[in-house]
Amino acid sequence: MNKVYTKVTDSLDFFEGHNPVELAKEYQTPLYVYNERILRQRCRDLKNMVTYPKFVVDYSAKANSNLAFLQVVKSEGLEVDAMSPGEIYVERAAGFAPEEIFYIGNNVSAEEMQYAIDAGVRVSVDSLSQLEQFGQLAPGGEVAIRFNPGVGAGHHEKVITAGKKTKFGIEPKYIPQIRELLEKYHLKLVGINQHIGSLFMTGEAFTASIAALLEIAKQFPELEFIDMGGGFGIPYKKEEDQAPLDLKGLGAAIDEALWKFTREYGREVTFRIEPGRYISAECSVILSEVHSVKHNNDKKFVGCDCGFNVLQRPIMYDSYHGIEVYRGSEVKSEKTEPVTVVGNICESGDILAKDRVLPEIFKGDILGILDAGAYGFTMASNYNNRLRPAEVMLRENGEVVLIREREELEDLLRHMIPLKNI
Ligand SMILES: Cc1ncc(COP(=O)(O)O)c(C=O)c1O
Ligand SMILES: N[C@@H](CCCC[NH3+])C(=O)O
Repeated sequence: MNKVYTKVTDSLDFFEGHNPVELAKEYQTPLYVYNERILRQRCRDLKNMVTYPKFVVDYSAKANSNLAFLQVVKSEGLEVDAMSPGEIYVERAAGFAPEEIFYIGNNVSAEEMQYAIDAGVRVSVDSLSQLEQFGQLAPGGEVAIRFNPGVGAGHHEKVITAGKKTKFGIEPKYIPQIRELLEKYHLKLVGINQHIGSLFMTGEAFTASIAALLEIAKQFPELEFIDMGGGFGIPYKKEEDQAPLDLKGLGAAIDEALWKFTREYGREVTFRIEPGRYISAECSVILSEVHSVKHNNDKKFVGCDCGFNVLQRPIMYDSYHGIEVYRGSEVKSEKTEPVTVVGNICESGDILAKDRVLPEIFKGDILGILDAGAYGFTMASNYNNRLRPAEVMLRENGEVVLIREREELEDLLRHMIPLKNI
């Protein structure tokens, strides 16, 4: 029998009738909990955002590459991008065919590029030297090129991947050199791609970048696909009523551009997008137990077991994640107060929320850290020799299934080789 729990705050109907306090007890904390229904819905939202028929959504697996998660994405008819041989490997294990995988590497070694070529996936290069490397490895082959359209966007300068200050993409002024290399190695340019950065909440930069990319596309009459990139944002500040991205409006604007381009180009190419966050962020909540409540210099600190080894976004980008409080005990309080929620890592920057007004929190409460499905587990680490957490999925059929085991102490020694003579 589910013990009744107090949803001390309630901004999200996420747990599908399951009790987060019971989930935390059964699977222990910290715990990534995924909601399959929301994941499927986000996939469908994007698939249906334009009327243009040859439109493919490549889920960007760097946001979340859990095997079961990818299986759901595959079953929704999406394809995927990949950033490394490791992502290709897991995507193949999740059932994606080679032609459904687009390898968009950056500063890739010859060995890694060979891995992608041997795997039969589409490959994009984003510098002249990488194009030359591809030509040497696969003369006569098919390749795609990532351009820098000159317009970037993102929630933090660290995640803006186009424009003047980035290492990504090739500037269009190098098109003559590109042509020389294509000719030298008898390569066919089958696609061009871009990605302007992660998390935009309005479409201006994205549509401007598409206009720039389409101008580049017109210079290559034999393209099979044009990939417009990802970056679609989600509202992390839901309790402040932050508006979601207007996907319909953005879809309509893109649609118009795609149809216009098709008329001018003279045939339909496949248009792709490669969103990660939009699909994965809102379908996960991290459950974390509060192990300590204390005052330091009149500041109240709530100490939980979700350190930045579990969720790196706050320390890395000062990112905001909503926090809910669930309580299994009888403790009652109507009070709210500003608190600083911290993890258990040995750094003062290990802060999940600074001076956040939350309901009074007690030791033993369970925190729900919202919108954690994108760049959550994929950026988790073993810092301080902490174990990376378990992941469970709330299935649409009501089941709760474990989709990744919590690491064990032995995992920490797995790849270490002790000295023999000491
Ligand atoms: C090349 C590339 N494609 C797609 C993405 C996905 O971005 P987002 O999760 O913001 O949609 C990224 C990450 O910024 C990326 O670097
Ligand atoms: N990791 C970043 C997004 C970067 C996406 C990869 N290019 C974040 O959490 O917001």
